[in-house]
Amino acid sequence: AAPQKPVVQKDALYLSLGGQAGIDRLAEATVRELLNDLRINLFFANGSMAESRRLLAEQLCAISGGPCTYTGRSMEEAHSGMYLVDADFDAFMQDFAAAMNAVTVPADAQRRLTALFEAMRPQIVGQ
Ligand code: HEM
Repeated sequence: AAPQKPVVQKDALYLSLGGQAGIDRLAEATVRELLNDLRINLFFANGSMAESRRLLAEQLCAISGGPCTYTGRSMEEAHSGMYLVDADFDAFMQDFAAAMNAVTVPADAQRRLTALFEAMRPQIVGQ
């Protein structure tokens, strides 16, 4: 019989985030940091943060190798018309780092997640 496809692929990162429960806590902490950040929180004034948190958790699960499919819009589409600049993106990444520290994501997982998000910069800045 063919080997079964594991439910969790490249699972190390997903697991070191604490699986779904850990990812939910990380998404919640990230939203909290963003809303407290006077540099960029006006961007979030009109949206539904509950929905954004859900989509962020889904995306974190998917990119960390967890058993989720991201169902949100593409990063280009989700951020289009915001005309975000690098400084906005940098602020977001600082908030994300603070959130990872707040929920004690291990250092190696922090580096890997930071790299995965950093790779999205060109899809988010300047849209
Ligand atoms: C790697 C960095 C980022 C990631 C992974 C990310 C991820 C996401 C996701 C998954 C969504 C929901 C997509 C959807 O609605 O279908 C979203 C929406 C949004 N993002 Fe980002 N984002 C990033 C950077 C930023 C930055 C730098 C800003 C502004 C400073 C920003 C502001 C927003 C806003 C305002 C929304 C819409 C919220 C709403 O209407 O509910 N994002 N983002």
